[in-house]
Amino acid sequence: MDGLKSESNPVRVMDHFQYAMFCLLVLMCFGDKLEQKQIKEIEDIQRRSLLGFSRFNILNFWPRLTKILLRKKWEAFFQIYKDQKRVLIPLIQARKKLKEESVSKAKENDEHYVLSYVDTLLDLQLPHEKRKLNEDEIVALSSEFLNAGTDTTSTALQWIMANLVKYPQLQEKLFMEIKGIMSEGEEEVKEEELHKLPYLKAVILEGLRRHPPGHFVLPHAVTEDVELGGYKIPKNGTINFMVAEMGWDPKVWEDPMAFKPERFLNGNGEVFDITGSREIKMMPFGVGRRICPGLGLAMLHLEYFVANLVWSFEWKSVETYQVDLSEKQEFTIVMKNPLQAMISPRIR
Ligand code: HEM
Repeated sequence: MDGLKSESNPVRVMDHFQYAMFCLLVLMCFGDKLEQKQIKEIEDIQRRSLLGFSRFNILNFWPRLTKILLRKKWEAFFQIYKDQKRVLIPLIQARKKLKEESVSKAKENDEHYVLSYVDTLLDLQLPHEKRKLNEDEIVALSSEFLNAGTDTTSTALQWIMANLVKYPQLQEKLFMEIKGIMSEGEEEVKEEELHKLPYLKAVILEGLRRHPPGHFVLPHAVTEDVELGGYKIPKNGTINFMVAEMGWDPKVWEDPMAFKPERFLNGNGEVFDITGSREIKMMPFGVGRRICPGLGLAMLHLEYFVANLVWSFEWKSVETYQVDLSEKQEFTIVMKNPLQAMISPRIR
């Protein structure tokens, strides 16, 4: 958090959020605290693959034809894939070696071995094909893990912190809630304490309702001909869902464009069901069979980061910059004018 101290200058926080989230996911993925240079190298190749998401989409159609007509595009695509393997395979192999050594050592010494995502992929046995994942598949899944979890969570974090800067009374209310559960001199809000903070949870949910990082889910296809709202949708037709509009529907949400975390505090202690298994009022993570598999992790990261950022620092708006909630489409829906804030350590 050191990089965030602003003393007297405003800080543009998004790059810090993104980097922190990326380092955390790299650690979870490969189980190793890597050097900054190595993290930057992975970040660079991951960014290139993410930017290729829409650029190379056309290669999904008529590959035989595009291999001739779009030869350069195919070359650029394979180059990124090659670079990705060059960077990620040594990390996967290093983990494989360490895992074998540590597991035998742990057995001897009865030590506790902490699993990384790659460890679980190395262990995985495909039940139907009766085989393990190959190296290319582990590269693809690790890459998906890093890409799917970084921009989404850091974008959500930026929107939430922007609202806490714009509305200092909400920040104060959250700070007081955290203060109520912290002991004298305690510096970190621990993961185990987060469940005692209902207002924190409400702030996160309101952030995801008002500013869902994705305004659509991934494309889905219908499995049979259906009729919906008077429209015929043929089998295999691609469909999507208006995620943002659902969360802003005035028939469901009172004063939907206002940022009011209180709407999630219903007084009966019941936790809002974000998976939509009972009813769907909003779906920032999608719902059903294809719901985001990182939902639990994302909620934990958001709660942990927001709690600690507010507990450790006071966030104030900058005189020359008004928090502007206009949106811009990138990989996710980001702030058009990224958040800047005066950030000072809270003196305890
Ligand atoms: C605030 C943070 C996040 C949001 C808002 C979010 C949202 C979503 C959404 C809307 C989908 C598409 C669901 C659908 O198609 O129905 C999705 C898919 C996915 N998410 Fe997340 N996500 C977040 C964080 C994460 C994290 C932390 C990870 C893992 C590290 C992750 C991994 C994935 C993966 C692998 C998929 C693809 C699942 C599939 O193809 O069926 N996400 N996410």
